[in-house]
Amino acid sequence: MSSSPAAQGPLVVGVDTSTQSTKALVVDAATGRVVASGQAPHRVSTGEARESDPQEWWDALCAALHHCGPAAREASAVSVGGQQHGLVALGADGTPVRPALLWNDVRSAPQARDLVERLGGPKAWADRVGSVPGPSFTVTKWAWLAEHEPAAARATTAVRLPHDYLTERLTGYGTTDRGDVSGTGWWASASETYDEEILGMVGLDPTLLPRVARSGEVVGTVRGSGELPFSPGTLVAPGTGDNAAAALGLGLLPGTPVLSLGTSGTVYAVSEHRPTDATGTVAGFADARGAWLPLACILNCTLAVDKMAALLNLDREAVEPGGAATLLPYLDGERTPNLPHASGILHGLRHDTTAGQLLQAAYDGAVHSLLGALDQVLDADADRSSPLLLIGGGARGAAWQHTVRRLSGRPVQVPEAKELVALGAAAQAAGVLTGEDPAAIARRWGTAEGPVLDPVERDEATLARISGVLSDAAPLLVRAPHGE
Ligand SMILES: Nc1ncnc2c1ncn2[C@@H]1O[C@H](COP(=O)(O)OP(=O)(O)O)[C@@H](O)[C@H]1O
Ligand SMILES: O=C(CO)[C@@H](O)[C@H](O)COP(=O)(O)O
Repeated sequence: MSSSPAAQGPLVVGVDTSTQSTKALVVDAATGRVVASGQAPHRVSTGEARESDPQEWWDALCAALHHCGPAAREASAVSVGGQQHGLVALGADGTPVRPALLWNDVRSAPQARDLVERLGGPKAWADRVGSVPGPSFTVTKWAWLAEHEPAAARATTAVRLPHDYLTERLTGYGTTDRGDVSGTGWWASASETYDEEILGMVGLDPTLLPRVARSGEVVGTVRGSGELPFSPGTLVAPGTGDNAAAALGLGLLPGTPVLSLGTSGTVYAVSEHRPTDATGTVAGFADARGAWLPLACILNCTLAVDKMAALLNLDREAVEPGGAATLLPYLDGERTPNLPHASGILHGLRHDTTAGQLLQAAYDGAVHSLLGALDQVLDADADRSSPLLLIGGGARGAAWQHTVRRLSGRPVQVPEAKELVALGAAAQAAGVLTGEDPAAIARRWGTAEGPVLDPVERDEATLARISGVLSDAAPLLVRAPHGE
């Protein structure tokens, strides 16, 4: 029986609490070697709402850490990366007053439109906050809660993001970080402070918000609750949003584009320049260090493709080329393009269309939206021919890889490391031990290394066909289907 080599450095734990599950890695801080890992799922409501019970995130964190075995107990530091934007409203006893409203819950679309108008339009928001808030942003969710469930809003004594909630349960202190707070809509990226005028517009008392920790800060130590397999004194790093954590985990340098295929699909790059896209396509997030993370996000990515595969009774890899079917896979409404009320649309069916071609059309529809935003995400300094880094659960799939190559015409690099959000959190935890920049630690660990797939000729005909259907279907896409 072989035993794994002893760790060369202290052990650290990186956590990824994403939409569908929580994953934990115990990592050797000296080498980046994953010593142990664990994962546990959580539930998301179906139907119109997308909500989760934060207690399930905590239970999943405990379960994932227990799956890691004794290694977790040896860890010297821990950090949590989490799904962005979710509204966690806590009452006086520290428990949620209701389930969390998640990033992909589009019920606050009317509040988003209203807020954009009240502050003076998209440009006013982009200049001040860096983003034009759509229904994913926390500020619109709070406005929705205040309007639809005023008693819950009144009972709220603390407002947190998902990673803040878990970090606070670890330490007992209410903290957030620059990366995740930049997705709330109430943090002014121009001044890097909470925006009291915007908070006033939605009636949210700033004292309910967590302190924004500095990069590299120790925000506390793990409290001894007995539920977690940590030793007393384990340090807690600030944590961050999951995309900012993956940027750390890749050791991303400015200008290198990342395409992430998970529950959400995202495309982003680190930039030295503060983003201010008034079209609303690019969210002007901060990264977890001191730079920026312009990002575009789609709501319908791997789950929409997997749903189409299930409906067609196909394996997700059973795609076929050819045909002229176009599928706009907006099963959850969509964020990019900004069509929160849209549903999926299929066009171009013929007698000879095959099930495999329909499945390919679902992949094409998702990747078309991400690549359409790529040029807007990249700033003037970016190298437009460098490989796209492909990450997230979908990056393991041959059909996803080939679709991205075919529709981008660019080389694609697939890092061998699987859990880049958790690795980024681990690098942040290592950084609080050594004082190093977490991205530099991840580069030393070699987390972005992996095969580079050669470019193939860009399939301009498919891109043009999808753009054509998108524009022709506009009247159908701005409203929910009849009968809903
Ligand atoms: N081998 C694979 N090939 C293609 N897709 C995969 C594969 N493994 C997982 N996936 C997809 O990845 C998704 C989960 O991605 P992940 O990045 O872990 O999600 P999350 O955004 O919740 O962190 C699943 O919905 C599944 O469709
Ligand atoms: O809303 C965004 C980014 O703005 C999403 O990327 C969420 O952060 C959810 O992430 P996953 O669960 O897909 O990792």
